[in-house]
Amino acid sequence: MTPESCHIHIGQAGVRLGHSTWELYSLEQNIGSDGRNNDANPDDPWDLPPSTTLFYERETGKYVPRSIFIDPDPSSIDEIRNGTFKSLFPPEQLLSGNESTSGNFAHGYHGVDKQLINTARDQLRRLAENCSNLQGLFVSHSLGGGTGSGLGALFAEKIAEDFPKKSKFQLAIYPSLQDQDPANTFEPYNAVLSTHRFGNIAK
Ligand SMILES: Nc1nc2c(ncn2[C@@H]2O[C@H](COP(=O)(O)OP(=O)(O)OP(=O)(O)O)[C@@H](O)[C@H]2O)c(=O)[nH]1
Repeated sequence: MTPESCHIHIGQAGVRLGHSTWELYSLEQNIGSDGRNNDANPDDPWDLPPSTTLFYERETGKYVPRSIFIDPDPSSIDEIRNGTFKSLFPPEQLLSGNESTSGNFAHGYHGVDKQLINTARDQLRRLAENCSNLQGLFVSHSLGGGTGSGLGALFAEKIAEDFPKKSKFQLAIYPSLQDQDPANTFEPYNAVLSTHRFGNIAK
């Protein structure tokens, strides 16, 4: 049985990282921006179909990423919705709201619309149920932004509850001293508070 993995991208940095990563995965697997396998040649024994580790195949023959994108602020997900790969991702896997976490861990952790979080959990559960041999979950997010640090930590706790026996991999972007955003002086605090939360669920 092919092992599968699900990917969760949270906040602007997480979503952008995910967007670029899925572009590369698609290229590697010969999947076009419309989700179709470009080189499918049934007569060529070496022309293997795309791996189902990262993508699942719909009855229509379209390959869909095993991923969800979450950001309460819609701008980064709108870049995907309006970008070249807009047809690759089903709309239900692109989850955005209409609020900002103001660059603040507390807002990202406590203040994000519960409906958005519950929808994301349901969607992730659906993706997991679609797997026959789920091996693990990858979460990408920044530790400096309010969403990445706060919602990232909260969602990781929810994942730990929902998938206690699965491996979890965190792809976290730490704030950089060289490239600090002068508009967000909370970044180092967000990173410390978020790292503390992750410490509680790491095993
Ligand atoms: N590597 C990388 N880092 C990014 C990118 N966008 C933002 N960052 C970093 O992420 C941190 C800010 O977090 P964001 O992800 O932009 O913010 P957020 O998590 O959406 O939360 P908000 O504060 O609500 O915007 C800063 O340390 C940025 O340097 C990106 O495209 N690539």
